[in-house]
Amino acid sequence: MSTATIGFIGGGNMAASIIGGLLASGVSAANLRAGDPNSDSLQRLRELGDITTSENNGDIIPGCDVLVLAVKPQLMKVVCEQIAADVQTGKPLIISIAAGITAASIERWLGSGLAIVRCMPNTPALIRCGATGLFANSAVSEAEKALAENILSATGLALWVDTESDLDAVTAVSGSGPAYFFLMIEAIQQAGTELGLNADTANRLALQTAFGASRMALDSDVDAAELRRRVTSPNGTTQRAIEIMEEGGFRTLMSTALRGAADRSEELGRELEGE
Ligand SMILES: NC(=O)C1=CN([C@@H]2O[C@H](COP(=O)(O)OP(=O)(O)OC[C@H]3O[C@@H](n4cnc5c(N)ncnc54)[C@H](O)[C@@H]3O)[C@@H](O)[C@H]2O)C=CC1
Ligand SMILES: O=C(O)[C@@H]1CCC=N1
Repeated sequence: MSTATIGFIGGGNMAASIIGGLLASGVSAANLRAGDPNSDSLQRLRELGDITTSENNGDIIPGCDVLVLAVKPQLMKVVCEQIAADVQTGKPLIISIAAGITAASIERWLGSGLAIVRCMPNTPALIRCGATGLFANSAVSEAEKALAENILSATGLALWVDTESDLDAVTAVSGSGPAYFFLMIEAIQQAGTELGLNADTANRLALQTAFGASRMALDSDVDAAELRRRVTSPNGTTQRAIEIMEEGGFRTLMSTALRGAADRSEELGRELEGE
């Protein structure tokens, strides 16, 4: 368990998910801090645990071993430039969770010589079921890599990727991924009610089925395709449904959608680097 002092710049949805996961893993609230001008965001974080918060980023940076940059990509430049002097004084390990923003841009805005880990987590971090891809710039030491991995793995799976551009694919697969599964749950719930189930029954069946399928696939020795085949009786109900999904272009749609997400991640980096 990490005993590093970890500060968050930006205390919105994703920071709350990581902080919630860290607290649930046993990290002490005394080691967690957050800066955010929005008092509602900070209040929400304090409801997770008795962490130190400030509406002024500069208050929380001194003494931090790690600084997690958790503001929207469009705000990264201005926020980095605001905190650059404090960061250069303390030289904490920088962990950025911003979609698309490259380590080179962050280094340009914060000043050179900083150890920067870029990562792409996801919101199930809150319940320690997150999935994170990580990439380190060349200034990150082995000890700092271990520290970053230790922090993110407290919130779930944490995997290093080979190249920085792999983070665009990670964003498409797992960063945005929870939304795809939530959409699928919504669609199944709606279809269940159209078939005559009451909304509560449709909701509970859809949620438990999503949970059961995921848990079973995680625990299984065989892949998802084989598990699907085991549900699919010849000429039965599942076969009919799967054929309709395949004929409707389900796989192409997913492939195109994830390509769109990855392209948008790359585009965000390019759009915002020159600002
Ligand atoms: N929401 C998600 O599922 C994921 C988000 N991300 C990344 O996490 C970052 C944050 O996203 P969310 O948490 O969803 O956004 P959010 O809008 O929920 O949170 C951003 C927070 O930044 C605060 N903020 C605004 N100006 C600030 C400033 N000058 N200093 C400090 N804080 C400031 C806002 O008040 C807000 O609380 C983004 O860069 C996004 O790409 C990464 C993975 C997943
Ligand atoms: O939608 C977004 O841009 C962020 C990054 C991954 C999930 N949410």
